[in-house]
Amino acid sequence: MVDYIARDGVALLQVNNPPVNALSHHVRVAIEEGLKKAGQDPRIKSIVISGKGSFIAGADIKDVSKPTILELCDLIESSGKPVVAAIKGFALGGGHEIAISCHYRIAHEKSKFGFPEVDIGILPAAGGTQRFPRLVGLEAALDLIPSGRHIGAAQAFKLGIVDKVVRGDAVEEAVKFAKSIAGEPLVDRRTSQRPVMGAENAFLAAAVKLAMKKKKGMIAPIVCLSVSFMGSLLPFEQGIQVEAAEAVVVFTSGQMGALQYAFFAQRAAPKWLLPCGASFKTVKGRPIRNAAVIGAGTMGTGITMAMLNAGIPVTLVEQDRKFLDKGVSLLKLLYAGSVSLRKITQDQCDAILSKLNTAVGYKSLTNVDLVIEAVYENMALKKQIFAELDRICPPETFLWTNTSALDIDEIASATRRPDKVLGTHFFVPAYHMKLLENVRGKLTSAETVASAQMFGTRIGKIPVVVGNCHGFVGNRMLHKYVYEADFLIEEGCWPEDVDMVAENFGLPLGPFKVRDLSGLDIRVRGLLEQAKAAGIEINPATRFLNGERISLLSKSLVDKGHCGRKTGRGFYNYGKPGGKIPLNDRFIKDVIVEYCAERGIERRKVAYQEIEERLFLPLINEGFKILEEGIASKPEDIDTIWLLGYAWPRHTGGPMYYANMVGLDKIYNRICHYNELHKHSAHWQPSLLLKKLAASKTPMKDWMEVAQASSKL
Ligand SMILES: CCC/C=C/C(=O)SCCNC(=O)CCNC(=O)[C@H](O)C(C)(C)COP(=O)([O-])OP(=O)([O-])OC[C@H]1O[C@@H](n2cnc3c(N)ncnc32)[C@H](O)[C@@H]1OP(=O)([O-])[O-]
Repeated sequence: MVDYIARDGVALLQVNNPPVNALSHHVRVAIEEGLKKAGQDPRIKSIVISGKGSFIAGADIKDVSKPTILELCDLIESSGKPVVAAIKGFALGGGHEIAISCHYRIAHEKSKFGFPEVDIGILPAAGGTQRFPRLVGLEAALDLIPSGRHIGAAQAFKLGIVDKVVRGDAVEEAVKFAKSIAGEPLVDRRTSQRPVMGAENAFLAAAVKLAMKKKKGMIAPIVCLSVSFMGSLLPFEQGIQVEAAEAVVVFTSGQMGALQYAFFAQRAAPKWLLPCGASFKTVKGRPIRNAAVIGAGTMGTGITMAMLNAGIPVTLVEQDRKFLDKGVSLLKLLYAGSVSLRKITQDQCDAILSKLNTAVGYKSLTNVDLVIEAVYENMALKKQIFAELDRICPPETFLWTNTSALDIDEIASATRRPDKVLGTHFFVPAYHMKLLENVRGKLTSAETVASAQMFGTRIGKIPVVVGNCHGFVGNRMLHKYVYEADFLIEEGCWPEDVDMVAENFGLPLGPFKVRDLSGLDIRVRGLLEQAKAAGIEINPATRFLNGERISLLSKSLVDKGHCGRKTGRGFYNYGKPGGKIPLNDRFIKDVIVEYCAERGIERRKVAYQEIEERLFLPLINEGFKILEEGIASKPEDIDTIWLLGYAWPRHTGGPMYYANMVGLDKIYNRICHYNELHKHSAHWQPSLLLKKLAASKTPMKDWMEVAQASSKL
């Protein structure tokens, strides 16, 4: 676990604990033994700590509750022989704390430093909250500790974290350096003995404000701030006591479990398993050498950028030169923005754009591995495109569709290769959002699924395989939340009441602010299309569609020209078209009151708890139905989709984890309660799986066994 190599008076302790050299209990013990051995050996004059491959990515997350890294850090710092950290790859969390306890740090130019502890609900409680401000000053510490941000070697050097940045082998350089400083005094190299530079109140207020915005609802960042600040006013030993006391607060808050679950869920979600038994372990994907995207609108250009950024040559295709040129201009504008923000250099931008081709019509697509169609949501149009692509593209070309809800099997039926057809549901903006829902149809082959997952990872996404149903996983659950939000308004809430509850729960924006942003007319169009498909003519009095309660409140607003931010008014008043600040509006309230009066709906005061339950319980109930039907193969997939695609508050783990945390019996009983009251909303009919899990008190890790056993009955 830790190799001990003695050479020319230097003891090299090299951590060897793949995949990320996490500080498991065994590693900590081995480092301690190595330090003691080197300390006692008179031939050893100095020590180097490094990691095989990378440095150390932190504590073993499954083992963080035993913080003996603190003792290790003290042992390193108090060593009578100089200790040098040789850093390649990542020095994160406990690894970073080990590094700053060493007397010197030599880092490779590509190494990264950070305290990601806050993102898994804990503190750098191995003395990090006390040593780091003493090393870099309070202002930088109050920025880096609560943000969890990684920084590169160059910035680490500027801040004084690193003593030397090297291009070559950091370990060799560190060994050479360690030899050169043998016997030198270490007093001023012990970080804990330094005073904190710039201990000023002003930094604290600004940092708290920023943390509350960026890490909304999370306890650890705020605790980190107060502990680091308090420690800066105290001697180091007392600061350590404050750190230890406050660490208990975060360890027992419940957020630690949720955030660590989210960390592992995100890594488990790309590991797919199909009902036929094929999985990421048994089937290999085909790499994508080049691709085409059909449609140069917002989605098409975004998907094109995601592929170009990963070095995949793309042909962007439109039927009309005018639309194509518009899409390419948008794409170039976005890259120019990245250059001016210094996210990429002009040379990098040129290299990326050199991989972009354009075409009018599909004729040139005779040599592509993959086509992703990204035209607007219209089944007839998509089928027509797929039929044509099927004729033109080689038989082995994958044909994938970017849709957020449409039936993948029906699209595939337009081709002679349904096994190669799959849905790639990207989220807006597609070049930025991490989530990719890969939707398998009835006939999609395991090789296609494997290729789509491999492709997703290559373009920097977290790809999650889901089954085919209306809205797939994310939007299917979202629809229930959106319905209930509307019903709450009909029954007596104002938009701001509902938004406040959703935002207090941890979502960045409530459902009505989101609707104003995306446009009310889009939802109304969807509703009207649904009605048309069901052969129903909507009139002002309509309250049911296919036996289900619906709300036409959005339609009433759209009919009055309230389409959201773009028209300056939606559920809120924005002052002007394109305005950004939502203001409550008497006129909108009058529209709501009139709408209810016309339909004989009696408005009432709706309690906070009811708003919260009616927003989130239907969505959770739908999640259990999704598991029951095999649309998702594990709860981690659903939670990852909601964390990454819908900004679900991470410190509650995701909707499935949250349900488990609250207690499935409680969740089930409340759903039954609302089901009694709202018989005309199928989303309140409790999931059978939820009922079984609640009754059996099955732990979350075993839910799928119950789901699979039930599906076999
Ligand atoms: C009082 C205590 C004070 C100190 C606290 C701490 O240090 S808290 C810790 C502070 N540190 C952090 O929070 C750092 C967390 N880690 C990271 O941010 C990233 O892993 C990375 C940037 C190091 C590498 O990214 P990458 O994309 O190259 O790789 P990847 O992310 O896919 O991971 C590969 C595999 O390693 C696994 N695994 C990873 N880390 C840990 C861990 N600490 N533990 C256990 N396991 C870990 C991961 O699950 C995956 O397993 P799988 O699925 O293959 O079975």
